[in-house]
Amino acid sequence: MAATEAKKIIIDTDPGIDDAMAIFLALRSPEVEVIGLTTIYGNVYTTLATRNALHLLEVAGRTDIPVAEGSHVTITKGTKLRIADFVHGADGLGNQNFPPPKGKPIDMSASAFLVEQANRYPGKVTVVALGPLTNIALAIELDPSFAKNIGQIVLLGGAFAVNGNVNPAAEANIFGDPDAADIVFTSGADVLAVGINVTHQVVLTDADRDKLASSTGKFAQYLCKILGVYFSYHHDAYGTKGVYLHDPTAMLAAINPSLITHMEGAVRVQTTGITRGLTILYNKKKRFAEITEWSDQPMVKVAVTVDAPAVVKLVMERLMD
Ligand SMILES: O=c1[nH]cnc2c1ncn2[C@@H]1O[C@H](CO)[C@@H](O)[C@H]1O
Repeated sequence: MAATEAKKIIIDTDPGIDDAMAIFLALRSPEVEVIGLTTIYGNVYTTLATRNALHLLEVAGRTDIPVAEGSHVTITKGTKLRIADFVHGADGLGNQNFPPPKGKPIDMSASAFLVEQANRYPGKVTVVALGPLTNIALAIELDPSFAKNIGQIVLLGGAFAVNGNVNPAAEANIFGDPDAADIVFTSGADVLAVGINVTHQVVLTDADRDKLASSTGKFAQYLCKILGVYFSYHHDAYGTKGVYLHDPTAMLAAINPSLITHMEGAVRVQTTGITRGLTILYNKKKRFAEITEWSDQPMVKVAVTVDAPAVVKLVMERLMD
């Protein structure tokens, strides 16, 4: 038994191949207790995200964990969503067409569930947000004390001082709902953003995948079935001999913060124009002559370096076990 109490986490997710890895990783990590999954659009539409979340919990034998379905539209009620099926396959899980899950989501929205859990365990729950931030922003709107009651929000999102992956300005999760992201960054909650400036340093190589495939572990076997589409996409789009471990890196940063270093500052998100989804950190080192949109905003943490070999090692060990 772990010496200290396991950290309670809720995974807000749009599964997604790297989401599947991150969810399994969390379930295999004694440092955390997964108390729920909430679903969101991004890699797939929300309805399919819910189906995939239920399916992944069935694969893991963890149907005791509740799934709460999240928003089908952006915080501004936008319905023109950008869905990354070209990264994950039409089913979000590598075009494997798994049978539908037996389970059902709970009779509560994702944002209501987030608020309920934050109130039940004030300061004790970490949300690991792996998709666009609509549900988290809705929770902040639903309950003005959510930002204070939630322990931490660790989010996979942003491209800090590097190009995005949707276009040169924007990373996919922030681009998915920039207005929601700006609400989260300026909410006053304890936020740690793990952006692609960090996750692009963490690569699972073709050789690592072969090693995973040779494992008899249930999770490794399952992941090797679905990883093909994700690898093909990376080979074509980036010319890398491996895939970026976005969601697993954010998950491990939540589990063990010493795997990353971070800066602190105020983050604002561009919500319009050609740089929609751009994330800009102001490090508060210079006092500007004018009041800016960053001036009185709360400090958040932004990951800047990562111990990539340690992250890959943990991913391999825990998924092969
Ligand atoms: O090129 C891409 N376009 C859109 N989404 C992507 C791309 N690469 C990865 N992701 C997905 O978006 C999140 C990271 O930004 C990850 O969840 C990843 O699965």
